[in-house]
Amino acid sequence: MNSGLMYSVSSPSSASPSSTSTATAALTHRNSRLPMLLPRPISSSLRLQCCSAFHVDASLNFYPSKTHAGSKCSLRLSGEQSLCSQQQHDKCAWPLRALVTSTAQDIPITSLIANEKVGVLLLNLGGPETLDDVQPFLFNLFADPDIIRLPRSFRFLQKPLAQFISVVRAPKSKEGYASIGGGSPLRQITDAQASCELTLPTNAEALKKSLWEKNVPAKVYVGMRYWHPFTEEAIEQIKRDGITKLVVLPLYPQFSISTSGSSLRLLESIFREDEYLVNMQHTVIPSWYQREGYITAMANLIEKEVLKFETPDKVVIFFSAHGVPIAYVEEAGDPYKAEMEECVDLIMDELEKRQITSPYTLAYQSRVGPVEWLKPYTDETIIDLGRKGVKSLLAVPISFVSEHIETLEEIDVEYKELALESGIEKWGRVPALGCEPTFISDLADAVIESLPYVGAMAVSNLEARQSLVPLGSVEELLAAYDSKRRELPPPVTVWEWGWTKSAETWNGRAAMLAVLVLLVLEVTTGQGFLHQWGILPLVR
Ligand SMILES: C=CC1=C(C)c2cc3[nH]c(cc4nc(cc5[nH]c(cc1n2)c(C)c5CCC(=O)O)C(CCC(=O)O)=C4C)c(C)c3C=C
Ligand SMILES: [Fe+2]
Repeated sequence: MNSGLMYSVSSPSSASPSSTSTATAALTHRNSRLPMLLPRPISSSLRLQCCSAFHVDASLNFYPSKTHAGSKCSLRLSGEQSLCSQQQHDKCAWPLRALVTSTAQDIPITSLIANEKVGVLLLNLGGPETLDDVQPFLFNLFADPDIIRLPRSFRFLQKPLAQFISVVRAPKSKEGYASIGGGSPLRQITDAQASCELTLPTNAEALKKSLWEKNVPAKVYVGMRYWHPFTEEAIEQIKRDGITKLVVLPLYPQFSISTSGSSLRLLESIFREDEYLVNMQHTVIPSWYQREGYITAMANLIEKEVLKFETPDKVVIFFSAHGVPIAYVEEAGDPYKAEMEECVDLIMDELEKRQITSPYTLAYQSRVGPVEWLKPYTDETIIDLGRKGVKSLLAVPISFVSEHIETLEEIDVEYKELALESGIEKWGRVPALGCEPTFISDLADAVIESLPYVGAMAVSNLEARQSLVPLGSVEELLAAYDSKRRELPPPVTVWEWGWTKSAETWNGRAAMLAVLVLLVLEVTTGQGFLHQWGILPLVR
């Protein structure tokens, strides 16, 4: 952990073994002797992650090469080796990452891909391209059981609930998308990151180009989870193109059940059903926030922006990550928070090497709905920093590599306004990585390094065919995080009047209660809006 200044703001309700809680905003300074308030991500959830990741690593054939964590931790384990000594945990925070168990590394890449058709499948969230797309996009998102985690016995409510929430949320979302030009830029940016063939900015170093430059003539595909081009469409194209070796690369640096996990779960179900895909050699890179190239690229962008301020030492570097409901981390064991904290540490370590000693903090944005999300919240932290006399703030979006509604609207408009109202005078924002050349080149390296470890599902063994990756299982990976899928946690006992986040939370709860009552009425009376829309009865 770097020894710099850090601002930590969170409330006692987020207290947990893995939380960063302190009662109110607290300030420490890089190179000062005051205690650091954000611990290294050695937490109970991380320990769970370590154990499960190790187990899964052995089967998933992920690879640690050329990663920061890989260089810090030179452990190489195989098979059933004992994996979770406390010492190892304390020395290094293990991401979900590769494990090299074979000598495949030594085979030159050119001979590995001779006579092969190599494909790379970039997985991303997707976004509505027009305002008319917003509600159906939201429906797809909320219909995902990895986004709204209903207890198993209530799964039958997933789609009606998704319909209801998407209709209720659409006006607010539409306002946001309208303010950024009428749709999400995500497809265009991801296409640019993927391939030179589409709407690529002429000067962008895109992944496909970078791979070809590195003598790996691969085709790059984009598969979105909730909007076009859907993952299913990308898979169809992959089959049409006769790809024989596929690298699956979620475009989320840190793993979360709600993002990469959801996309991989879907992909696994598609693979399982398809004879061609079952036989196709493939591998998955589940998260890559610790890679040197990514960390360097992030540090480059931050350094450039921080040096634009008159007194860079006084600028608070404000990492803002998309949140997840706290239950994901504390109950389902999502490694997202631990990976995020480690990622921030690695970036700050890199900046410290460059004599950037600005204070920094990490908070979580974009909460939706009636449950408690990861804390500290971005909006509350901004207000608190203003109250503490911070005058310059540099926002760094950290959980996503493209500009999207939450950078262009939430950060650039809402949080900037909030910061200025809170007494912060100078505001800056680090752009998303997009097609930044160091980053794209590092992604290409990640793909190339993964090539020796591709394999096929075991076609002859029906049980082994249950898994996306050879000898292993994404289901298994997710199940390890998901062993205690429970009902959403009880409501927090906070009440505020007016249109506040808390009010939004309570409104959400009231809406959920209302929808449950309506559903019970529908089911018992056989009449109501779901019947009118043809959503019920589920079985005709
Ligand atoms: C790492 C990134 C993301 C995580 C984690 C994540 C979790 C998550 N998101 C929602 C709900 C919504 N997300 C929405 C948009 C959206 N989410 C991400 C990334 C993560 N989500 C991105 C990049 C985007 C924007 C895409 C774009 O169109 O530009 C939306 C829609 C927008 C809105 O109405 O606010 C919702 C809703 C949940 C519930 C969740 C975890 C459970
Ligand atoms: Fe989201």
